[in-house]
Amino acid sequence: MAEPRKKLVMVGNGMAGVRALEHLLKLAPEAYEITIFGAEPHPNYNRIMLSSVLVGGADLKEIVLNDWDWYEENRIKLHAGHTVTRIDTKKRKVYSREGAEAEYDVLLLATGSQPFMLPLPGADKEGVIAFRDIRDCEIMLETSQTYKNAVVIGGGLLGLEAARGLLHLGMNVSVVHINAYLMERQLDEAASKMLQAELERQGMKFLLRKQSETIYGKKRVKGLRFTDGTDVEADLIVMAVGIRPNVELARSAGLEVNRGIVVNDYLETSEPGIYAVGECAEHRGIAYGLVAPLYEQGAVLAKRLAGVETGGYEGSVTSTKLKVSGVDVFSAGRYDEPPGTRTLRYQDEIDGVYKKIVLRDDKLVGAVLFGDTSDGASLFSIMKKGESIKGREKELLLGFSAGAAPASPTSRLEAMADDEIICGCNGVSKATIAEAIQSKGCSTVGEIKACTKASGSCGGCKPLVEGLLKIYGGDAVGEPVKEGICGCTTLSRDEIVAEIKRMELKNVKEVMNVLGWNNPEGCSKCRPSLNYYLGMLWPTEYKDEKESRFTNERYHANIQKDGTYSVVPRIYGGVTSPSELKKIAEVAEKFDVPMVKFTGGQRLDLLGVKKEDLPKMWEELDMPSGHAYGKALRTVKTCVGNTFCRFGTQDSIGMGIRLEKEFERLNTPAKVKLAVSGCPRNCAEATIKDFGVVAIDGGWELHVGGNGGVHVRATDLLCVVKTEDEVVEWGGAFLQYYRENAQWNERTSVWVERVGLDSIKAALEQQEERKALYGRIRTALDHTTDPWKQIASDRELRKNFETLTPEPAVRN
Ligand SMILES: Cc1cc2nc3c(=O)[nH]c(=O)nc-3n(C[C@H](O)[C@H](O)[C@H](O)COP(=O)(O)OP(=O)(O)OC[C@H]3O[C@@H](n4cnc5c(N)ncnc54)[C@H](O)[C@@H]3O)c2cc1C
Ligand SMILES: NC(=O)c1ccc[n+]([C@@H]2O[C@H](COP(=O)([O-])OP(=O)(O)OC[C@H]3O[C@@H](n4cnc5c(N)ncnc54)[C@H](O)[C@@H]3O)[C@@H](O)[C@H]2O)c1
Ligand code: SF4
Ligand code: FES
Repeated sequence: MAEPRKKLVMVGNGMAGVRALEHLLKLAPEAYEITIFGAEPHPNYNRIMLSSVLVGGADLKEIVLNDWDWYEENRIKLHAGHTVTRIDTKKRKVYSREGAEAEYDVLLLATGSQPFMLPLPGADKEGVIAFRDIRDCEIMLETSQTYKNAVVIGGGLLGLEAARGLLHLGMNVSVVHINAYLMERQLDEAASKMLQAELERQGMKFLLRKQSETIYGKKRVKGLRFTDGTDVEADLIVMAVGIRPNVELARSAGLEVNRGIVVNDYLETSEPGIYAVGECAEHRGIAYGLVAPLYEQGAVLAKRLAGVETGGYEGSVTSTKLKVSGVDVFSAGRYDEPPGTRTLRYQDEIDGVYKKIVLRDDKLVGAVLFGDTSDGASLFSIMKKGESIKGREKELLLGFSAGAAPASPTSRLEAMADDEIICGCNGVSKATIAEAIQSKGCSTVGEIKACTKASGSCGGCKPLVEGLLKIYGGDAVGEPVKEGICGCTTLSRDEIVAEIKRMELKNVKEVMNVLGWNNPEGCSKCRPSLNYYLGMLWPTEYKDEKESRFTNERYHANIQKDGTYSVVPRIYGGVTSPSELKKIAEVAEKFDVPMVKFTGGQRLDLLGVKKEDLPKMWEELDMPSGHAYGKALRTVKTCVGNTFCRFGTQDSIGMGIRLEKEFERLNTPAKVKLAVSGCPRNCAEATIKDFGVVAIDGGWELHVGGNGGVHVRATDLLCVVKTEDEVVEWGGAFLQYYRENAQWNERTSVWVERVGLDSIKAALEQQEERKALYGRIRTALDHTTDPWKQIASDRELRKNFETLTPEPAVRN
């Protein structure tokens, strides 16, 4: 006769507990008679997706993980809407507030956490909520229909996701944060500031270093007052200041409780027969607040309950990704720099990319990525394996080996080891997904999700899963997934440009609507690229969309690591005069500029300028912008040439100044640097520039596609010409051909390699084509203005420079 099934009661019907039961049902489907008590009146749903519901990415109905039928099919008795208030450990019984009771042989506590509500006077007013469950989400959706001002307290993951949702719902959103910078538990100051700048661009306001004191209003909240006497109006306050494990039930039953319910490596509590899993459990001193470790716990617990051998749960290394569209942020392990560690950083303010890896004894112990998080999964995998990365540090930091071009997302995926984790939430490896596609016939992301769970939680790994589908799908799985310019579209750069031309699309929003963007807001990759393509295609009529540009280009100055800016006036050919130098010195003194420095491109950089001082300084300098901040013509470096140098064969200074005056203010796919040398000794280093000119006897050599940055590349010789006019015409035609054919953010060095020098030569060698290209670059140039002059003389534009939010503190 079969053994009678043991009674298993679970308290809490949330993500961690139900996942553990799913494992158990696979391992030992007949072992237990299961009863679940869940305080919420819903079946198990994906709490993580509440953030997506707010931004319209999912419907509340769509986030259910296990519907009512699942409970029936698995013969689970569910008491939905029942809160268990008492455990009798002697009688082995639990009792709910609503009057139900159940006996158990095994009791599983999976009660999760509750949001911490600041005990402020007025916190009980209508309109003060947390962001934890479906009800909170519904209140936000309803409130946004009638009220305008939302305040989110807490600038952590949850607060920012709530704030982004409320912004999407049309509310004015202010985030109140106690710290000087956002997400201080996951990010360092540099990444945090870049995050803040991007969120401000999206419309969020920040009140940093603010201590909340009182919530005021009559029945409903009207505002929030701070200890410094200031206040902010609010029709809705969302508290997102952390969570506390739900331990009261366990405590009252006499279980050992610390911050969470204390468990051993087998998830056993201090009371025999009672287990705890999920956010309510504390293992080796840690109560986790992310699903990945909770699912790992669940897998171990299921084995234990099924009588399958397990080595136990040993704790988890965690990683996080902020789920805010258009903002890529990844953090794993040590983001701070504790003693005994070594840190490597890469920061590109122009493209809004920041990468940091933290090493201890040649092992990766932490990573922070902003702007480009495509290497997050690989870094996390390496970190978890604990392998030595000696000699590979630079490659891991930059995402590609030195000297090589950055790999495409597909080749990165191909290069990943089979055991690398693709879906961090569910611990699904590349090999498991490959097997699902190749052996189990999965041909869509949905089928892979059903088969492996990958992409079923936060959804952050979906692009990787799509990529694997493309790699392993081959012909067997219908249409391969196309790689678009970013996650918002499957269209390539060429397809987009062709469609803009064909349909005469004239603004960023229109392009996204007409071409069916899957994210209506776009992201930090597609918005600036569309802005560039539109400006390139319609030079006479397109109005540049400032909001689609990065901070540096919006403020026409480079933001520095401490939040100040740098000012680089244009000094044609690097040639200045005593009176110009005096003027620069006077302005530097007047505005207390902490540092004046020569740049590598022969210009003067005024560093440490406050944002609000920028327009006044530009006005007083009365010099054109050096465009040192943008995807534009930067500098034309020159040597002294035959004017002073005894080796010089030509006037390199005159040639350089002419080129700079000809092409200044030009928007290009990526930054463009020029140089002119007066003889083949090449003192101006023209052969590592985008367009380099080297004088030879009786003429000029024109070189293209050089780069002296991360990937050093010497130029290719384009041609030799005789006159200065020809230099200008060929230079203009080359730059316009590059403008019209390169991808946004693609340097000439990468573009020349991609399309091949021969194709560029073939186009430019036809005189008619060359002259037409030069004509088009002139048209584009005729419609440019100097941004500094424009802002200095326009009161409305100047307003953008008044600081609204306090700048974060400068770290020593
Ligand atoms: C908006 C939001 C976004 C998030 N995004 C992410 C993310 O991107 N990535 C990530 O890893 N994590 C994210 N999290 C965290 C993640 O959702 C939690 O870590 C996870 O849900 C915890 O699972 P759990 O089962 O331990 O607790 P829960 O999912 O909270 O489930 C516990 C359940 O137990 C019930 N309960 C409590 N006490 C009792 C009782 N006495 N009787 C009966 N029922 C009871 C509760 O009502 C609740 O339904 C997010 C959380 C939120 C709120
Ligand atoms: N994308 C994700 O992975 C994701 C998204 C949402 C939530 N979650 C998880 O949900 C849980 C809750 O998230 P959370 O952001 O509330 O927790 P958190 O503890 O990570 O962050 C809370 C933030 O509130 C700030 N804070 C504390 N007291 C404050 C005060 N009085 N005024 C203003 N700010 C104050 C803290 O400085 C901190 O940055 C966490 O476990 C988190 O990991 C994860
Ligand atoms: S490149 Fe030739 S001309 Fe120019 S400074 Fe050097 S040696 Fe003189
Ligand atoms: S990483 Fe969150 S669902 Fe895959």
